Amino acid sequence: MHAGGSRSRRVRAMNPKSSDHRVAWEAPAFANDILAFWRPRGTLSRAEREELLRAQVAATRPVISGVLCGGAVLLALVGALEALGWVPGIGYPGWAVLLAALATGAGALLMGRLRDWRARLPLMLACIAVLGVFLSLPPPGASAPLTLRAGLFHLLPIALLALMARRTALACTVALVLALALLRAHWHGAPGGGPALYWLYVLTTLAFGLLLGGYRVAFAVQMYRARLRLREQAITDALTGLLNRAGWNREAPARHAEAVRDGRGLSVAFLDVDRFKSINDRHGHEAGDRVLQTLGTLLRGREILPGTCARLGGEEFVLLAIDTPPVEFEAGIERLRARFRDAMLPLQATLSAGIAHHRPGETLAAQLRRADAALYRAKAAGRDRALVSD
Ligand SMILES: Nc1nc2c(ncn2[C@@H]2O[C@H](COP(=O)(O)OP(=O)(O)OP(=O)(O)O)[C@@H](O)[C@H]2O)c(=O)[nH]1
Repeated sequence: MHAGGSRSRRVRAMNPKSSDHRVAWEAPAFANDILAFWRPRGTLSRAEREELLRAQVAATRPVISGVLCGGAVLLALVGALEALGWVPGIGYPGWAVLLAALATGAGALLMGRLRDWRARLPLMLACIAVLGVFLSLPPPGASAPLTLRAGLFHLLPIALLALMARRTALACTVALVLALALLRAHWHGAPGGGPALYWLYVLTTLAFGLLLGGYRVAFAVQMYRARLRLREQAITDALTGLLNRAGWNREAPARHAEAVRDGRGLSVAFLDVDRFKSINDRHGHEAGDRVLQTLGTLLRGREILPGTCARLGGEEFVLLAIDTPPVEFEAGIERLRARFRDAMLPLQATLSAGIAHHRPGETLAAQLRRADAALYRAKAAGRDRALVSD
C-alpha cells in the first residue's frame, strides 16, 4: 500500500540485453488509498484487523464528536446571523434553529461517551441529518438561496468521512448525504449552475471525503504493520529466529500457568552446546554462529519436539513442552541431540541437556531451577548427555 503522493506511477522495466524499455502502468496511488477501505488488509489476520479497528475508533472518536460539535456551533452562528438579519433565513423559525443546534451539540457530546458503536452510529447519523436539514434543506415550498449554506454543510461529511473507520458508518453517511442532496434537488430544483454542476459538487464532496479517509486508513495500516514488526523484533533472537529472553518471559509463564490450571503435563529442558568457547576459539565466531543457527533451526522446525523454545543468551537454549508424556519428551531430547551431533560432525559439537518434568503445584521458575541443576550435573558428568531431575 502506498500512503503518500497522488501521482500515478510509471514503472519502467528495462531489459538489460536490449534498449527496449517496457512501460507498465500501475493504478494511481490515490486509487489504492480509496480502495484501502474495501479490500482485505493484506497480511493482517482477523484479530490484528480488529485490534487496528479498535485503535482507529478510539483515536478518531473524540475528533468525530468535535466535528459534529463544530457543526452545531456553525448552525447556531448561522441562526444568530439570521436573527440579526445579516443572512436570509431558509424557512425555519429562529427558535427551531437554536434548538436544533443545541440538540446536535448535546448529541455530539453524548456520542463521545458511548462505548458501543451500534449506539453511536444512529446518534451520529441523527446529528448529520439535523445539521443537513437546518443548514441546507429548506422546507418544501420555501425559496431560499442555498449554494453557500449547502457548501457549509458539505464541509462536515468531508471531515467525517476522513475520520471514519467502519465501513457501515461510512456507507450510511454517504447514503444520508446523497438522500439530503436528492431531497434538496427534488423540492427546490438544482441551484444556480444547473443539475450537472450540482451533482458534480455533491459527488466531489463525497469523493474527497472518501479519498482522505482512504489515505488515513492506509496510513494507519502502515503504522500498525510497522508496530507489529517492531513487536516481533523485540521478542525474537536475531541469530536463530527463536524467541529471545524477553519473548520467553512474555510467553512461557502464561503457557505454563494455563497448563497447570488445566492439569496438563509439562516438561522443560535446558540445552547447552558443549565447550562452545573452544569451538569459537578453534573455528572462529562465524562458525560458532552457524552452530547456534543449526540448533535454532532444529528447535524451530518442531518436528523433533513441539513446544515453546527460546535462546536465553549465549549458547543457552530452553524448551517448554505441554502435553508431551515424559518418556516421549526425553526421547525427543535424545533425537535432538543426535540430529545436532550429526549436523555438527565436522566441528565435533555436542549438546548437553537438563530435563525437569512438572511436579504438582510447581512454578515455572522452580521447574527451570531443577532443569538447570540437571544440566549442571550433565556437564559435570562429562557433557554430551541429557540428565533428568529426580
Ligand atoms: N559465536 C558466538 N559465540 C557466542 C555468542 N554468544 C556467546 N558466545 C560465546 O559462547 C561462549 C560460552 O562459553 P562458556 O560459557 O565458557 O561455555 P562453554 O565453552 O560452552 O563450556 P561448557 O558450557 O562448560 O561446555 C563464550 O566464549 C561466548 O563468547 C554468539 O552469539 N555467537
